[in-house]
Amino acid sequence: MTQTPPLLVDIDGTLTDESRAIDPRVFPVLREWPEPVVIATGKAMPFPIALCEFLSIERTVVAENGGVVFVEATDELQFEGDHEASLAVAEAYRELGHELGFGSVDLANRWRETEVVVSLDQPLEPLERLAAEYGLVVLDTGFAYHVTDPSVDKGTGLEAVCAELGLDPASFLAVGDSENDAEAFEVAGESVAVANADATAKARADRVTEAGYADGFLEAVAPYRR
Ligand SMILES: O=C(O)COP(=O)(O)O
Ligand SMILES: [Mg+2]
Repeated sequence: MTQTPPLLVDIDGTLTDESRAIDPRVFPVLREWPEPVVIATGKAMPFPIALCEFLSIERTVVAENGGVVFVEATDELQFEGDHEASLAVAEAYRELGHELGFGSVDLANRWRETEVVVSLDQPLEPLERLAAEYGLVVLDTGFAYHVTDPSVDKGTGLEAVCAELGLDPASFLAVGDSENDAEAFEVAGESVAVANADATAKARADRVTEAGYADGFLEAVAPYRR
């Protein structure tokens, strides 16, 4: 049995199926993981916090692709990135006649504090152009376009968590599925892309699982499960 590493895990595409439903088989894995678990996601903070809460695990969260970091153990909440710039991009995008694409209530952006997301059915080219004007980039997670600050990512988020908890990022196993996981893959000592991962994530991971989605996650952690 190899020593179990601390774990950084993505949500969409990694703990879920393709419809974004979490596979319940991951619940005992996360609850019983004997080392720290960091939920690192592009989603806004309430989503990973709720996941931790309902799992009854410590709330150690990287949200908004690194824009928001929360470490319950040290009561630390950090914000990075350029929310003003992302809101300006959203406004200019709307002025061109486009929509963010999540309806008027917009649960995807409602609790977002450092970036903006746009639905994948909206045009990418004008969004990328506007983002570049404001010094931002557009990440395609396979679930949404994220207008985000390129100096902040899940890798910087993991480093921030580790600084709080006195852990070494290189001791982590990171599992994910898309380009927003690539920097965390570099920072973590061991990185695994699930089979459904995009080309960027696959290229930057140490290995790629045979199985996709939550089956891929279960495969990635299997060597460490008793
Ligand atoms: O919200 C997204 O677009 C992707 O979320 P994830 O980082 O948990 O996969
Ligand atoms: Mg993902």
